[in-house]
Formats: sequence, C-alpha cells, structure tokens
Amino acid sequence: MATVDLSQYGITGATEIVHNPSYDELYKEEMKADLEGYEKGQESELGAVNVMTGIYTGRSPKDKFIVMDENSKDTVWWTSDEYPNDNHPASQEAWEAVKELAKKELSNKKLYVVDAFCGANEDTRMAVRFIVEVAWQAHFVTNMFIKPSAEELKNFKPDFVVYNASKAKVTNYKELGLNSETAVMFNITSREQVIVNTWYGGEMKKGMFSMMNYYLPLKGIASMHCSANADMDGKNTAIFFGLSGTGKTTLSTDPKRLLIGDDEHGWDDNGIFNFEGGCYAKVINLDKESEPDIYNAIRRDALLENVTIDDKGVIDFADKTVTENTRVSYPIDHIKNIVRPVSSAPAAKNVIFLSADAFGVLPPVSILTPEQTKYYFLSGFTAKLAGTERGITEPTPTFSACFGQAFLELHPTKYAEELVKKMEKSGAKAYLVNTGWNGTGKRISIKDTRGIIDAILDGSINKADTKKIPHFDFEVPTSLPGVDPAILDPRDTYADASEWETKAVDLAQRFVKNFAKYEGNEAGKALVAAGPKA
Ligand SMILES: Nc1ncnc2c1ncn2[C@@H]1O[C@H](COP(=O)(O)OP(=O)(O)O)[C@@H](O)[C@H]1O
Ligand SMILES: C=C(OP(=O)(O)O)C(=O)O
Ligand SMILES: [Mn+2]
Repeated sequence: MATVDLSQYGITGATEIVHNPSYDELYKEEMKADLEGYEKGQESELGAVNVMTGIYTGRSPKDKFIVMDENSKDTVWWTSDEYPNDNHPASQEAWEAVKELAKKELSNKKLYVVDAFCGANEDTRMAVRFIVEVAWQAHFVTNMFIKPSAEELKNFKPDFVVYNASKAKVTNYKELGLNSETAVMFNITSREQVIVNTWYGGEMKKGMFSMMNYYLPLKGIASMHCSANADMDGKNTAIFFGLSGTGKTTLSTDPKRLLIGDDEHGWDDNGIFNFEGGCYAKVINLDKESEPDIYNAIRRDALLENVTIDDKGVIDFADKTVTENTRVSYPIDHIKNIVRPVSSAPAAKNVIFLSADAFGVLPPVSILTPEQTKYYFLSGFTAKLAGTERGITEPTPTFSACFGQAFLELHPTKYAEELVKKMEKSGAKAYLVNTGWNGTGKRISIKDTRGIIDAILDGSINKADTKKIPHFDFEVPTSLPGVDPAILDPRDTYADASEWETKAVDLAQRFVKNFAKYEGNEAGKALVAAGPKA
C-alpha cells in the first residue's frame, strides 16, 4: 500500500491511511467487527456485501451547489426563474466554510484514499482522488471508476479531488446561503468536490459525471447520459439515453452484444467511450431469469446497497421498505460480454431515447426524423422513478433536458449541438422508446422492449410497414418480430381509444409549454414544427 501525503489538502493527523485498497482489503475493512451503524457491511448469499447508506438512499439535487466565480460565472447553466435547474450558485465564502468543515471532519482519523480515472481515453480522462471516511464508500468508487494500472498509480497526479465528509453537517447552512445541513459542492476552478451529510455514493459517481459534462463539451466532445453497447465485433455501436430507471443498464446488458458502459459516455472523433469502470444497476424485483447477466454480476467484489437481507444472508429483492432505489455496483468485468480492454467503440449508428412515460401516451417505439430527434432530445420527456432522487416516491412526469438535466452544467442546447454534429457525421438514426406505461396500466414488458431494441439494432424496423400517430406525427411500425403487435399503436392498449386521445392532447400541451423556453432564438423556434401540435 503506497502512502499518500494528505497535509497538502489541509487534512492532518490521520491515524491510518488506506490507500488504493485491493478488493480483499476492502472486504476486510467493511466487514470489521468493530464497525457500527451504517458503516457495517453484511455478507449476502451471493457473496456480495450489502450496506445501508443511511438517511440518504438517493441523490439530493436540491443540495447541489457550484461555486460562482470568474470561470463559472458565464459558462455554467445556472438555475433561474425562467428555467429552474439543479445548478445552484454558492459564494466563495460558503465554499471555504464547507471545505474547512470537510477538512476538519477528515482530520485525525482513519481514512481511505482511492485514485481512479473518469474517462476511458487517455487524452481526455480525469485523474480523480477520492478521500473518504467510510470503507464501503472506497469500495463503491473502486467499483465505479476506472482502475489505473500499477504503473499509472505510481505516477498518479490527481486533477480533481473529492472530499467526502459524509459524517459532518453544515449547521450554519442558512447564513452560508445553502439549502440544508447537506451539501454537495463543486469548485470548477480548483477542480474539487466536497460532500457533507450524505453517505450516498451516487453523489460521487454523478458528481464526476457532472464535471465531465462541464469540461468535455467545451472541447467539442459530446458528453451523454447514456448506456452503450456494440455488436460481437465491437462495431454497430448503439447508445441508450434515459433518466434513472428508464432501462439504460437493463437494456444495454444484452447477451447478444458487447457492453461498453451502462450510464455515462463521451462521443469524440474516434467514437463512443465510457467514463466509468463499473455499472450501477437497480435491483428492485431483480429477476434471475429475465436479467441473468446482472444477477450473475452480483458476487464477491460487487456491492449491494439498501437491499433487505436476513440473518443467514438470504436476499429479498422484492423488499422496498428502505427504498425502491436498491442497487448493486460492480466492476464492468463482472459482465462476460464487454468491449475489452478499453471501453470504447466506433461512432454510434443507432441512438435510442428511453422514456418511461407515466401517462401511457407514447408508442413503445417511434422512428424519429432528424428534426424530431433534436426536439425530443431537448425536451427529455420521461418520468422520474421512485427513489433515485430524494422526495420522489412515485413515477413523476418530467421534462429532463437531454434525458439528464440534473447533470448538465452547460445549457442543454450545447449538448444537443454536440450530439447532432456527431450523429450527422456517422449517419446515425434516432428512435424514441417508451419503457414506461401504456393503456393497460402496466409497464411495457422488458421482453417487448428487448424485441424492439433487437429490431432497431438488426435493421428490421426499417423494413416494417409503418403508420403515423396523430398529434405527435410519430412514425411507428405496425409489426416487429418478437413484439406483441397489439402494443405498437398505444391507442390499441386502451379499452376506449378516446381515453388515449384525451391524454395525448394533454401531453402535447405539456410539450408545447415546456418547449417555450427554447424559443428565444431562431434555432429553437425552427424546431417547434417538429414537436406535437396542441
Ligand atoms: N420495458 C422495460 N424496459 C426496461 N426496464 C424495465 C422495463 N419494465 C420494467 N423495467 C425495470 O425498470 C428498471 C430499469 O432500471 P435500469 O436499467 O437500472 O435503469 P437506468 O440504468 O436507466 O437507471 C429495472 O428495474 C427494470 O427491471
Ligand atoms: C445513479 C443514478 O442514475 P442511474 O439510475 O441513471 O444510474 C442517479 O441518478 O443518481
Ligand atoms: Mn443505470
């Protein structure tokens, strides 16, 4: 174990520093008998350790702050009355105070330091140093980020530092202009993140994603909240955009394809590349038969979160008493079919927008025109599913720009611009896939959605007969191999098609209203014609 000098960060008096622990060391650390409360891991029947993440079992977007300074002032897409978002400004004073608090919390105790990369490409990756006080948090980032080689660790020079002081509280948050005792703060200039009073590991994962979303588009690289996979030759790349719970992880983990990554990717002149070294799958109601690859990834070194396990280690995946956002993180090589050794592949040919429509209006698949592609990407209509964000307890319809608004640091049009440039160059086609509800009141089955994805990826969707859906002008296939034909036109899933009609008009109006914020310039105005007619 190499040592690391933390006094350079103002952290002093460490009683022990566990630096870049191996999986065996992490296991020993998180299972130690003297650990108490939420620090303690429990071994499950599948070999993976389970931990409880405490009060926070999902992200806390209201507590996300970015320091407003000379650099960020005119670049960051700040929240505003016209377009509220999660980029809340913090003063330099608030930053200093919260960082001081974190340094104090992290001083004079045992710490874990993990050095890892965010971004698979050497020229654009970030070398991130995580300083944490809870063993399983070190395990989480070890799973989720890209592990440097022994050689790379020797020469590791962090260009971003994360201070996770999850046990501290910002008691004077009001005078600092913050939201609560919890703070997730970013300083784009000094390249640091400070986390206070939430143990949820997702803040580190999605925090670094947010930073990639800031730095990469400014270099002309698309930065995307999507999963990605390729065919067995590592070609015919597909990307799947979608907000949490819409199916990025589930649908990109496909035994017929090679996984590139399940959540965060860049698209540069060489193609698609993963930011991460692991996956973070939802495990609520996980079914061994329908999702065997994810199930089999749950073994030693994987880390379960907030899952119910009895004294003998038996797992109850159906239990959601703690949260619906039960999770497992695992290194990507727990999946057999992956692109190796680097998680990257050529430019995407198919771009899929996953939307979990809680209203039951959207068809299970629509073939988008280039103009519709831009319109629906900027709109980002979907539902927030229960659990991933604090306060969301049932599917809640939302317009989440670029299918990842919570993580966008620049204006949404910047992400659309970069994506469209790359799509035009590769001749990629886009599809809108509803993985949510239809007129039956139930969620569209994973089996039908997988059939739809297969038809997109093998091109059979382009040979199918199609028809147009009113109000939205969506082109939809009338039949696809392996898909129940009765669901392809959403109107057929209602006992009375007029029910769909009423809901469709309501949803169309919501789109129109939401899109008004993009109509301030000519480019935005020009897209209105591609949207629904209210
Ligand atoms: N038609 C469907 N397509 C994809 N996932 C579905 C579908 N119906 C239900 N699900 C469930 O929705 C969840 C999708 O979660 P996940 O793939 O982890 O989403 P993401 O990676 O986008 O956050 C899983 O629990 C999956 O079992
Ligand atoms: C982990 C998250 O999302 P996803 O389900 O998309 O991985 C998140 O939104 O915090
Ligand atoms: Mn996911």
